[in-house]
Amino acid sequence: MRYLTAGESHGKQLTTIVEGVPALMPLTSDEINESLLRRQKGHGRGKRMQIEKDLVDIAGGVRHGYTLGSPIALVVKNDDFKHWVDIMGEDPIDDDKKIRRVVSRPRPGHADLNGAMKYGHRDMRNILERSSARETAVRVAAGAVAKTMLKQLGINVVGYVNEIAGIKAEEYPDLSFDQKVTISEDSPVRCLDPEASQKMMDAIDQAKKDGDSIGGVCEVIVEGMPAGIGSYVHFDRKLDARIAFAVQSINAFKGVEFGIGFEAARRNGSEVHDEIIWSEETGYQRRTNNLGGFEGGMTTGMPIVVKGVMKPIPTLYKPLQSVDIETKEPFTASIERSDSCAVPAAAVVMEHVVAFEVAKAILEQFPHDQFPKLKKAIDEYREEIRCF
Ligand SMILES: Cc1cc2nc3c(=O)[nH]c(=O)nc-3n(C[C@H](O)[C@H](O)[C@H](O)COP(=O)(O)O)c2cc1C
Ligand SMILES: C=C(O[C@@H]1CC(C(=O)O)=C[C@@H](OP(=O)(O)O)[C@H]1O)C(=O)O
Repeated sequence: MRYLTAGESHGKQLTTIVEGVPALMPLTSDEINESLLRRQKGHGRGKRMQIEKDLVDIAGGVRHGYTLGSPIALVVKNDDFKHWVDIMGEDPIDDDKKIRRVVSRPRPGHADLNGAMKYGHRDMRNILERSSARETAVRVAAGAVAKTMLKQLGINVVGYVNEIAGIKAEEYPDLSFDQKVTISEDSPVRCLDPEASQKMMDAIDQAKKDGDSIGGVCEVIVEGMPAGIGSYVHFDRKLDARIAFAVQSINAFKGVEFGIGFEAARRNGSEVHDEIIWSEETGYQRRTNNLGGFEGGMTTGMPIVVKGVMKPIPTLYKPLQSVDIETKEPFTASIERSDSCAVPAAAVVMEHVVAFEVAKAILEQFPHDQFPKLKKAIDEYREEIRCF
């Protein structure tokens, strides 16, 4: 299973083609739209999210509520395009108009300057349009297909926020998976700790007032994974490595950790490794889950627990020094419409990119063209594992 995306932030639409989804899997736009709407929510987003109402158009690969086994084409329109037709239209425009609209002031922290140098564009709009996290709308759409598949295989994925601007949520080990889903949905910052939620919102408001931006940490949990998904035999078949790649590839993400993550460097082995236990009913289990559900690039059967850190949004109302690439003069103001914090939205993106990698690994291990056969194969494998 794989996907590609196309489209610019203020262009007509974003498109993704998801290939390799088995035939005969129930899929409707409702599941995808639910994910898209969740991504749009969250305290701290800018004016753009008031313009957009992301809804998917399934343009291929699904008929009468079932996948066909052919590529699934998903389209999300940019409602903002109507305000950008002159700037983003594909027809050539005269030089006079072009010059007045050229973006020549790169924002520190965004892709503007490096992208312009790489592709030889003097107008950095040609960079920012595609480097924009608007693209994550269709990454979420593709991930929603994966999530729908996983759910029908008894595997559930949820993402929430652990930290914003240094304010950390209390850990709630006793919350069930469903409680995590419900509580994070109710929180305007997608956090499980109501007290921390309020403080996070205040910090976002303060950053906005100061013309600044803030980042944070998101966590994704995958429950219901059988042991042994992924492989140790080659570097690019390690599922934890693939998940790390997917998370790191989200705009503004600067690091990934599994389980206790970097804390492992400060503990002895006896305080890190998850002891193995066995019972007739459940088969093998672990006393703890410090390693976040992975050993040797394969799942252990414990929940996958992965965190990703998002840096603060680069576009700032508060001046940061940069250089105009036409005049080479320094300037200290970059006034583009922007989010002040997108960590809650990023948690939804992370949930979906992780879901995609997990679904992809499952399909590699149990290659089936027909979804009911895949489901049967997974059920048989679970039983084999339980009795191992
Ligand atoms: C959901 C989401 C929303 C974002 N919104 C903005 C934004 O409004 N303004 C901005 O400058 N960057 C925003 N970013 C971050 C930039 O897209 C990102 O910093 C940029 O593409 C450069 O890539 P890098 O930070 O991964 O190096 C957002 C990121 C995400 C995940
Ligand atoms: C459009 C989305 O996020 C955008 C990501 C983004 C960036 O630079 O990454 C910049 C902003 O876009 P604009 O300049 O149009 O206000 C965000 O709104 C979205 O998440 O759907």
